[in-house]
Amino acid sequence: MTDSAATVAGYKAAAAKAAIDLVKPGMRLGLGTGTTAAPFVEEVGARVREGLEVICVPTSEATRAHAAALNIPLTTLDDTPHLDLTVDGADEIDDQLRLIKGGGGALLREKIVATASERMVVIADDSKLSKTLGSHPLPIEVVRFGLNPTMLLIQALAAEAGCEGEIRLRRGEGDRPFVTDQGNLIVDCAFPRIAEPEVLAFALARVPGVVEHGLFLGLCDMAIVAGANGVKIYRHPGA
Ligand SMILES: O=C(CO)[C@H](O)[C@H](O)COP(=O)(O)O
Repeated sequence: MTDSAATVAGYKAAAAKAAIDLVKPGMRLGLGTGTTAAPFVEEVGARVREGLEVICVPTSEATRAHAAALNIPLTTLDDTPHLDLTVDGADEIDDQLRLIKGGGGALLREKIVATASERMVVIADDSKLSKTLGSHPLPIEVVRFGLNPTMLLIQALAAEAGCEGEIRLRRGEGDRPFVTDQGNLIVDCAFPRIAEPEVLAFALARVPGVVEHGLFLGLCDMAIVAGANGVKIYRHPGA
């Protein structure tokens, strides 16, 4: 039986609440994007109201607006290039803490912010756990120029990397394509099984029209995952 939307929202809130304990005074924080990151932003806002001093870099315009409305002090990576901790959601998490991200279309900024952070912690409900990545379509951010040949190259490289599945341009409002904060497009690749994420990531990085992809490999140090049996912590073996 799948959990109701309200139950899943409760799990997301529980994971966000658990993550706030990692936030210490004076930290430089990356704030993630999505429906799990949003309650974490709320938690940070509540602590800031109580006097906690932190400075934050949002991973999207949506998170920037949310954090600004809560009076969370914001900065940019240009002014603050090194962050202590980023807390973000994920679309899928495997047992090596490899991730698929970008369901909300913010993968490029999310990857830049996570890479600038000493630690990246993912918060999620337990439906995001997966043995083999591929339950969620892999978002790939591409430039508009040459979209069709870029998609053909992605399809060919994915097949070489042992993936099977379809790719399609993500639709936004009406029939218009979804446009990222950087003005690019998102191609969703429904690969039911990504046998070797590192091989696919390497292949995708070689496609000229690809700006970034949603495979986050070796970036996540810890996952805080909530479900019917409470909150569980998963740590990367190297963390
Ligand atoms: O990568 C993301 C946005 O680009 C999100 O973190 C991911 O899509 C998970 O979203 P949600 O917490 O709403 O399920």
